[in-house]
Amino acid sequence: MTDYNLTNNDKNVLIAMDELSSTTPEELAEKTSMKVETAMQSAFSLSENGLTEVTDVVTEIYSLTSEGRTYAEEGLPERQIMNCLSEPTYMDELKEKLSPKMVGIATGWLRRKNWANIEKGMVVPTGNSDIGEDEKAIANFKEEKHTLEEIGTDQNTINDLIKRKLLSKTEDKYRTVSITDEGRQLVKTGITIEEEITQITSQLLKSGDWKGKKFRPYNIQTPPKPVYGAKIHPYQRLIDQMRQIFLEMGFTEIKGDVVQSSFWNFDALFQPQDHPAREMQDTFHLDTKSELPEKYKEGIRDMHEHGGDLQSTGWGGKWSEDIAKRDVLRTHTTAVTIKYLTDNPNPPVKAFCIDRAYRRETIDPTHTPEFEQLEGVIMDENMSFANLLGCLEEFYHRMGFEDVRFRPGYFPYTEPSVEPEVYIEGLGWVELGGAGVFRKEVTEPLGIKQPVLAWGLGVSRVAMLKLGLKDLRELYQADIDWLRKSQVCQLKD
Ligand SMILES: N[C@@H](Cc1ccccc1)C(=O)O
Repeated sequence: MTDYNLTNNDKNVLIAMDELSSTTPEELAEKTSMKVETAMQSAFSLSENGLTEVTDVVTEIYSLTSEGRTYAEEGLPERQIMNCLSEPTYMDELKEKLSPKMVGIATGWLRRKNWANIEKGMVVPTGNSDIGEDEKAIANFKEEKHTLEEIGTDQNTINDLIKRKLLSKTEDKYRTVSITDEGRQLVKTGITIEEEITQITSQLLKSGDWKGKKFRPYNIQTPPKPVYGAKIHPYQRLIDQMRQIFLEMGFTEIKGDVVQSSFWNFDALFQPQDHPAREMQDTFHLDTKSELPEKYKEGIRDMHEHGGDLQSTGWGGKWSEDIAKRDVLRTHTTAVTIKYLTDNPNPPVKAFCIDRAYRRETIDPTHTPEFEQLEGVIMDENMSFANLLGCLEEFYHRMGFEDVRFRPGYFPYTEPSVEPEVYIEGLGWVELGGAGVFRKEVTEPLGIKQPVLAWGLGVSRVAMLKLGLKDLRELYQADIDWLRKSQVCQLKD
């Protein structure tokens, strides 16, 4: 007979499996009075000897969405329409009977299913409206959740219902252990559980009782409990990495106020006072106001109204001091760099600011009202557009993005303007922010004489790409499991 070299635990598990035949880890643990991990460890080592089998089962489970539930009771919109459509009927009439929304949804499906046509604002039934697989499927939903077999329909119908957002899919994962014929055979031939010493005590040594006994071998296969060291949040780690790159490239880090006057956030950047970005729906406006800098306010006003002394027309109209005074939560960190340049007009200046900005965004997987930007400026004699592209390309290379390109962009304060993009396998070109050379309309009234290269890059986008996230909100959630398992560093292969 093969010598399996089984431990007592293994033997106990095998004997239990002989009775259970096939079971879950929890049931096995209960039966053997072991911990789930210990029982499973034996189950795995038995399976290596062909005595048991451990299988992971994944089942797809479907449930009705709330919309789906409503239709399961009341019928699909196209069915509800068909029920009050004995003859051609005006769409408006139907909208009165059912809701306009319902009619809107239904008409597309009526045509698709060839139940009715729309002719001159009328819904004309074709005479054919047999109950479809999709209707049967949702009507079959008695309980909350069902597998494909339980619903009793085909995968295509299910997929269509998911696309219609009437069903949602989740996966149910579980593990089973079963005994093999070989395992049963072994139990039949008899398994003896020998007493074995698991721990040497002083008692055993003194009494000499250990003599002739079997010692449990030290098992180096036992999986240890994972130990998670304390570490810096992955997002913070990436921010630090970006900061480090700019420091290494010779930049100075600067900080600025979160609350800025519209003057520094918009006007100083030659953003017209009727620019849509300044509207209530895009910007967080505060009740407070700030004094305008005496030294620059007239210059900025002249620039906005008629282009100052430049060969520029400005934006025309009247520039309002009152609008410029209104405080906002900074909508970009460009407010910080422009102020810094104004206070430090002597070249060379190489500064960056990596910090939070605020915009009224509806929260979704790629937008949050608070987000980080990586802002930077270079001011020096003879700085050119090519230097700007070179600098940004260098930054992205150092972040590990190999392919970088620039698409033309538009910002009121830069000319030329570009939007840097990096290439991501599987995603294509991903846009990462804006950059450009500050216009004379910006630099002139602030007393800045040299060309200024400027950029404002998205930080969270980079983090999503680097951390492989599909939803930006994950960056701000304390998902302890994700944090624990996040890698501190990656080894290159
Ligand atoms: N401020 C711009 C980015 C930008 C900064 C500097 C120059 C050009 C563009 C934004 O938030 O999108």
